[in-house]
Amino acid sequence: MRVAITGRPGVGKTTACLKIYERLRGKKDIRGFVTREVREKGVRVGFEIVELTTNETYVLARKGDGYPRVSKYRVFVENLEIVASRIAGYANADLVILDEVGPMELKSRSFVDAVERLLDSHENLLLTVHYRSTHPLVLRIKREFEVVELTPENRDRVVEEVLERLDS
Ligand SMILES: Nc1ncnc2c1ncn2[C@@H]1O[C@H](COP(=O)(O)OP(=O)(O)OP(=O)(O)O)[C@@H](O)[C@H]1O
Repeated sequence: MRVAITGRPGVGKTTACLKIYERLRGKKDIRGFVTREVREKGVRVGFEIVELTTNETYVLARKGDGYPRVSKYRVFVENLEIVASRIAGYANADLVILDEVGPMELKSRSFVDAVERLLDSHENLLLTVHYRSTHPLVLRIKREFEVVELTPENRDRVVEEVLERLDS
């Protein structure tokens, strides 16, 4: 199964990945990570990456100065190097969930290389990809994967369909 979930910001991609993970953990060996917002006093100040099985958390981006940048955020490529080395260790998992392959993550060559190697070697992958990205890796994923656009109307059904596909 190779599914790429896309959809507008905030539609529920991360939530869908977490629901799938929660339903399968303990039954299958699921590896991967999700990306979530960091808020302070209700205001978004950045993003962090959380590894599913370990809960290890890495700062992906923070508002403020520095390079590389994506809009008003500084991206911590050094943390993406660590995430890339984690991805390299997912080879034997039953399912790998990567949320997300997006513009911030794609600033890291190591991250891109790690995802490419995963695509070359692993059959059961659930990825989320940025809506409008034209990065070659995202274009490859959109070409090779079944792409599902998540909406408020289909987001609960998509979770069930992915779970059914993994059982069969
Ligand atoms: N199925 C759902 N039912 C109810 N609320 C939901 C559902 N899915 C997501 N939400 C809510 O919508 C908000 C955004 O969800 P989420 O972070 O999963 O979206 P996202 O598509 O991953 O966002 P981003 O584009 O920032 O990655 C959250 O507050 C979440 O609780």
